[in-house]
Amino acid sequence: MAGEAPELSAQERAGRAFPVSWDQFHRDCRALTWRLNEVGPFHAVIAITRGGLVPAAIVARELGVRVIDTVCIASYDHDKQGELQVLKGISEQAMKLGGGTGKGLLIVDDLVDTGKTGRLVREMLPDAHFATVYAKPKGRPLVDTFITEVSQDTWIFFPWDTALSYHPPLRDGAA
Ligand SMILES: O=P(O)(O)OC[C@H]1O[C@H](OP(=O)(O)OP(=O)(O)O)[C@H](O)[C@@H]1O
Ligand SMILES: Nc1nc2[nH]cnc2c(=O)[nH]1
Ligand SMILES: [Mg+2]
Repeated sequence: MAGEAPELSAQERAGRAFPVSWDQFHRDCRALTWRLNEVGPFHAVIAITRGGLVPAAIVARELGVRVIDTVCIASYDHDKQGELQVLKGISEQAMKLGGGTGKGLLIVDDLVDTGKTGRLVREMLPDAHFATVYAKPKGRPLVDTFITEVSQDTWIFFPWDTALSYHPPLRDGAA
């Protein structure tokens, strides 16, 4: 409708940008693994797709875990969060490894923001260990182990979502 302010996306509301390079992400995943190594061993890693796939691969490699399962959840359409949809649940085999409650399983995601995604997976596996690379304050209480906290008004840009591009000089008005 005319005169109505357009709805801001989560990214626009965030205001601050936190771009992460592949190098930085790899280092942060390794740092996460150092912490997880003291908590394990784990029977399997459960990646929350899609963002959890990359850290799950790195963490599983470092921990020597070869059983990796996915729980496929869609919520953000680029940067607007809608209803959570479980597109694929945890496999029966992984459930069995976790004794039905997730004991000895490691859930991995790239980040927690509002915590909605993490909460849903925790409900599926209440006794699993939940690790993320980054955490925002609202989601932080849900996570057992994470590496870097960023403010709630920060939007994290991952290397798989971004590309190098020209940036105009500051004197020409670049932010
Ligand atoms: O704590 P929340 O507010 O629920 O947000 C965190 C979730 O949002 C992102 O996933 P997204 O839904 O964008 O899907 P993707 O992993 O496929 O990119 C991120 O990878 C987390 O899974
Ligand atoms: N890429 C990205 N996805 C998100 N989903 C929820 N919060 C974020 C964020 O800060 N960055
Ligand atoms: Mg995700």
